[in-house]
Amino acid sequence: MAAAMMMRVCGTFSSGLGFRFRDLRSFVSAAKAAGVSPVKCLPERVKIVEVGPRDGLQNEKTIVPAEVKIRLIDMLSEAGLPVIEATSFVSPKWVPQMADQMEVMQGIRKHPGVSYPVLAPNLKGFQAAVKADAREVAIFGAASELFSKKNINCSIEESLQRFEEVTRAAQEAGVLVRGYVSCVLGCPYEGKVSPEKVAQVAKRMYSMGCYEISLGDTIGVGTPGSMREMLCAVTKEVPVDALAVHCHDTYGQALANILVALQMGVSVVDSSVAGLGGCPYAQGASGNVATEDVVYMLHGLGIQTGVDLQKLMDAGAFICRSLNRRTSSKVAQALCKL
Ligand SMILES: CC(C)(COP(=O)([O-])OP(=O)([O-])OC[C@H]1O[C@@H](n2cnc3c(N)ncnc32)[C@H](O)[C@@H]1OP(=O)([O-])[O-])[C@@H](O)C(=O)NCCC(=O)NCCSC(=O)C[C@@](C)(O)CC(=O)[O-]
Repeated sequence: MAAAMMMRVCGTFSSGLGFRFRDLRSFVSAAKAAGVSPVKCLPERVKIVEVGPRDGLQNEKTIVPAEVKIRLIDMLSEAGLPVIEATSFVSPKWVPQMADQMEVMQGIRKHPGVSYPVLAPNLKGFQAAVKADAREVAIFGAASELFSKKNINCSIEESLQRFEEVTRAAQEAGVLVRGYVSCVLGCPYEGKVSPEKVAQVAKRMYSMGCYEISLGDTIGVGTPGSMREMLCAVTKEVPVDALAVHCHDTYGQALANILVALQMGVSVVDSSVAGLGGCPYAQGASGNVATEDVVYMLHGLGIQTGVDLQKLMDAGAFICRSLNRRTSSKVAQALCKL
C-alpha cells in the first residue's frame, strides 16, 4: 500500500510529466502522509545542458581558435548531448573570447534533435544571434544587484526590462528563450542571497516567456542544505519541471547539490565537459561541475541521459589537450589511469 502510494506520489512530482502539487511543501506533506520518504524520488531521465563551449571557455585568457571550438561542439554532439550552449552574443569588449560567435555558429554541424542555444543579454545580441541562425537564446540575470551591475552593467530591474524586449522579439521570431538566474546560493560581492529574491527573479523571467529557468550557483558556495532551501522558495513560484540547476564546484559540493535537486523533482542539469569554466565577472568562481562526473553519477543511479561517456571523455581529452590543461573531471582522471 505504502509502496503503491510512493509510486503515485513520486511519479507525479518528479517525472516532470504531471506536476500536480502546488509547491514542494505540498509534495513533501503528501509523501510523508503516504509514509514514504520524499528523498527517494528520482527522475527516470535527466536532460544535460552542456555549457562547456560557452561557460567553459569564456574565461580563458588566451583566445581559443574558432576551429577548436567548432571541433569541440561537433564532438559533444556526437557524444549524444541534447543541448550544447555554443557561444555568446555579448560585447567583445566585455568577453573577447566569444568574439568569434558568428564563425562558430556557421562552422558547427547541427545534429537533428540537438539544441545549440547562445547567450543574448539584450536586443542587439538577440538580433545578431538570429542572423547567425540561432533557434534558441539564453538571457542571463541575477538575484544580486552588485553582480548584475558587474556582469551586465545594469540593475536587476533594468535587466528584466531588457529581457522583456528580447522575449517579445523571440516570440515573434519563433525562437525559444531560456533564462539564467545567477548567484542563487551566494554572491561574490554581496555574500548571502535570499531564496525569496531568487524566487522573485525566477518568477519574472518565467512569466515573460522563458521555457526553462536555470538556477546558477555561480561561485559554487552552496550546500545541499542551502540548495534545498532555495528550491523550496523557487518551486512556490515556478513549476519544478521548468527548472534546471547550474552548479559550479568551488567547494566540492556540486554533485551533492545536484542530487538534492533531483530528489526535489528537477530533471535538467547544466554541466561543462572536463569541468571547464567560470564567469569572468565572478571573482573566485571555479569551473562548472564536470559533465563526465554528472553522467557517471546519473548512470550509476539508473537515470538515462542519452550520453555516451567514452565519447564525452574523448571530447574532454581533446579540449584539455588544446588548452594544455589537466581535466577537472574526477571520472576522466580515474578512467584515464585504467
Ligand atoms: C550587456 C553588455 C553588452 C552591456 O554593456 P554596456 O557597455 O553597458 O552596453 P551599451 O549598451 O552601453 O553598449 C556599449 C557597447 O557595447 C556594444 N554592445 C551592446 N550590446 C552588445 C551585444 N549584445 N553584442 C555586441 N556588442 C554589444 C554597443 O554596441 C556599444 O558598442 P560601442 O559603441 O562602444 O562600439 C555587457 O555588459 C556584456 O556584454 N556583458 C556580458 C558579460 C558576460 O558575458 N558574462 C558572462 C556570462 S554570464 C555567466 O557566465 C553566468 C552563467 C550564465 O553561466 C550562470 C552562472 O554561472 O551563474
